[in-house]
Formats: sequence, C-alpha cells, structure tokens
Amino acid sequence: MLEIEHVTKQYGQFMALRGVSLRASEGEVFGLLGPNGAGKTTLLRILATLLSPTTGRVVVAGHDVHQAPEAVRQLIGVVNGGMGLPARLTGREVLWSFAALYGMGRDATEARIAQLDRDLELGRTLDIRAGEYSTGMKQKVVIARAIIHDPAVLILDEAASGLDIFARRTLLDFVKATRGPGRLTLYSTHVMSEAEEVCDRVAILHEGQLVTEGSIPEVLARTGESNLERAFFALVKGSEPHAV
Ligand SMILES: Nc1ncnc2c1ncn2[C@@H]1O[C@H](COP(=O)(O)OP(=O)(O)OP(=O)(O)O)[C@@H](O)[C@H]1O
Repeated sequence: MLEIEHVTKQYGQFMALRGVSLRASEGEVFGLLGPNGAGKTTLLRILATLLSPTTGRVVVAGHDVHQAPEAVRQLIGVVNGGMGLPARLTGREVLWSFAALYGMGRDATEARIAQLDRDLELGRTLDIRAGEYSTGMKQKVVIARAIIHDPAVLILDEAASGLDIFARRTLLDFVKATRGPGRLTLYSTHVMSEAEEVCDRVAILHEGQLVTEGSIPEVLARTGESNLERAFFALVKGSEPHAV
C-alpha cells in the first residue's frame, strides 16, 4: 500500500533524507521513530504531497505522489502539529465544511460525524467554538477533520503530543480500533511506549537514514533488548536520551 524507494530530500546544502526505502502494507499501523531532526516529518510531508522529494519515488495505494498528487490527497488523512482551526466555527461546522470539500452528501456526513463522535468521544466539543477549545479538544477535532472522508491512509505525525492522559488514551484506542483491511496508519512518535502499544511494525530513522525496520519482536531480537526504548538507544548510537 505504501512504497518508498531511495528517497532523498535536500534543503539547500543539508540532506534531511539520505536514500530511504520502505514498504508498508494495508492492515498495519506502521511506526516512524527517530530523535529530533531524524527526518520523520520530512518523510511524512513527502507522502502527504506537501513536499517533493529531491530524488526517489513514493507510491501510495498505487498512485505516484509526484505524478498523481490529487489522487493521493483523496486517499490520505493527515494530522500534524501545524494545523489550526477557525476560532469562530464549532467542531461540527468544521467537520461539515471538510465533508463538503470531499464531496460527501448530507446523510453520509451525518453518519460519519456520529461515528467520529463515538470513536473519538467528541461530545460537547462538537457544539462549541474552536476558539474556546483546550489543546485536547482541538486535537480531537483536527483528527476528526483529517479522517472525515474515511481515508485509506492515515498519517499521524506526533498526533498525541500535548494531549492529556485521557485524550491520549482515546487516540491510541482509536488507532488500534481502526486498524484493518484496506487501511494503513503511519504513526510518528518520540514516545516508545506508544509505538510499542499501537504499532505492528516500526522504522527507526536517524540523521536521514533508515537504521532498522521490522516488527517490534524483530527489532528487539536484532538488538537483544527487552523493550523498544532500550532497542532504540542501542540502534541510535550517539543520541542522548534527553534528545528523544
Ligand atoms: N524547510 C527546511 N529548511 C531547512 N532545513 C529543514 C527544513 N525542514 C526541516 N529541516 C531540517 O531537516 C532535518 C529533519 O527535520 P524533520 O522535521 O523532518 O525531522 P523530525 O524527525 O520530524 O524531527 P522532530 O522530531 O524534531 O520533529 C532537521 O535537521 C531540520 O532542521
């Protein structure tokens, strides 16, 4: 469902990605892990058609991101740190406006909002204005907005960061519950316990290169460590714990 072949990304003289190749399949939650500056956001922005790779090729559900960005955009939902909400709109109004952008009809939109209300425990968040939201309420609506069209590929870039323990739990349970045929979730995080809980396979990036890739048991076996955090430190040599 996702093929990344020899992708590089250069910002001026700086190489943020140095020939990354990866594959991920439908039905998986695929974790993208790495310390600050590893290149995770750069790679996810390339998959989301927001950036072009300098070299290499990315194919999402059979569509090349460079040749068919519109087709890719219809298939993906993206949550990253940089997305605001219009302060004067309620959560429900935000979701209706995004559903309209995706060409969803009235009945489908109503049913989808009801489902997202249940899955993400939106509750009264739907009917108050975004300007009055807490961080957790805002993030839930940002996630609901990203998946209003039920995308096949869900890209969550540090989506749990800043959430309190309840909102984080809702998000992690949602990610696990929506795993299934026809869907791939890409989950980038610094938090190894989150990755250990939700991810079927992980890739660890460091300084723009892939350090390892595989199921969590495979990564643990490769390093001889007992948990992902220890395996991460063993693999990303030279990274201080405080940088992760
Ligand atoms: N627009 C840009 N211009 C120049 N350098 C950039 C740009 N965007 C990112 N970089 C650099 O590319 C490298 C990778 O950044 P990226 O944001 O992809 O890393 P990351 O793994 O997502 O890190 P973090 O966990 O801190 O978000 C960093 O060294 C960053 O400074």
